Amino acid sequence: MSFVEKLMNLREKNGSHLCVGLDIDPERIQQNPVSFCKKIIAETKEYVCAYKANLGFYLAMGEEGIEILKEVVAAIPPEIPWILDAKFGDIANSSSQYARFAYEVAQADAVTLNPYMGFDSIKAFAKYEDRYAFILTLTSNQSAADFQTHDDLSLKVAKKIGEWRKGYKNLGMVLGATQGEKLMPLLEGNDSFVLVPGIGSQGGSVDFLRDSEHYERLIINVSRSIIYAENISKSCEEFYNLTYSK
Ligand SMILES: O=C(O)c1cc(=O)[nH]c(=O)n1[C@@H]1O[C@H](COP(=O)(O)O)[C@@H](O)[C@H]1O
Repeated sequence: MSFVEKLMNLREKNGSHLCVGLDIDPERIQQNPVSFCKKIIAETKEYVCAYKANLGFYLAMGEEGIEILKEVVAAIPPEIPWILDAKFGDIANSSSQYARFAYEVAQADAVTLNPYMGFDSIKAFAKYEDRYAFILTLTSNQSAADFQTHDDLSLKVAKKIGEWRKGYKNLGMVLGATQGEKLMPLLEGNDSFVLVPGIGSQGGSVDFLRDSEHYERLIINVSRSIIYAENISKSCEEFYNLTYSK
């Protein structure tokens, strides 16, 4: 099943917009990262429309990191899609190797990409029609203002993704929940699905989009505020309720 089919089936079933981020920092947990993630998955799987794993946390675990990632994602029920967050983007020849890693080795349903190098850096991922690539458009961090909000750069990216989508329907955006009203024109730049991190620890909100036609497109990621919560399932249920819509 494709990323979009999995996502839409789950939406139909549980109305969820919530993506739980499996960003495991071994220094913050007492137990083995695989058992810790299995516990998170068991306690959150009824509430989510996707999971996301940020590759950095797994690479930092050293030579076992990829094996740990594979064991973690093997515990995700097959009907739930998972996003490999690595913000890839390189010359075409190298990008095709990153795409092989993401989609064939790790077997992710979706990835995050950096658009700075343009379409030939994206195309190797777009060619996998049943997967999905979320492209950084306006990120959640403070330094997003260094480049992305200058000269309407993020709006140009959103519109460019709209053009690319004429050939490849499996391209979408990443928009940071900390960016408030700045997201509105970007959402109008194309009609893709949108990964929205920045809720919880980073203090962002998508409440202002609640009643907008764009809300259905959103996949809202929460990592630290759920995985390190004292009561994981309670925290997950709270974020599910906060972001739910049917
Ligand atoms: O691409 C991302 O997922 C991403 C983009 C962005 O603009 N901001 C952002 O926080 N992220 C990722 O989303 C997750 C946010 O984690 P928490 O702040 O712990 O919820 C991390 O994996 C970040 O790397």
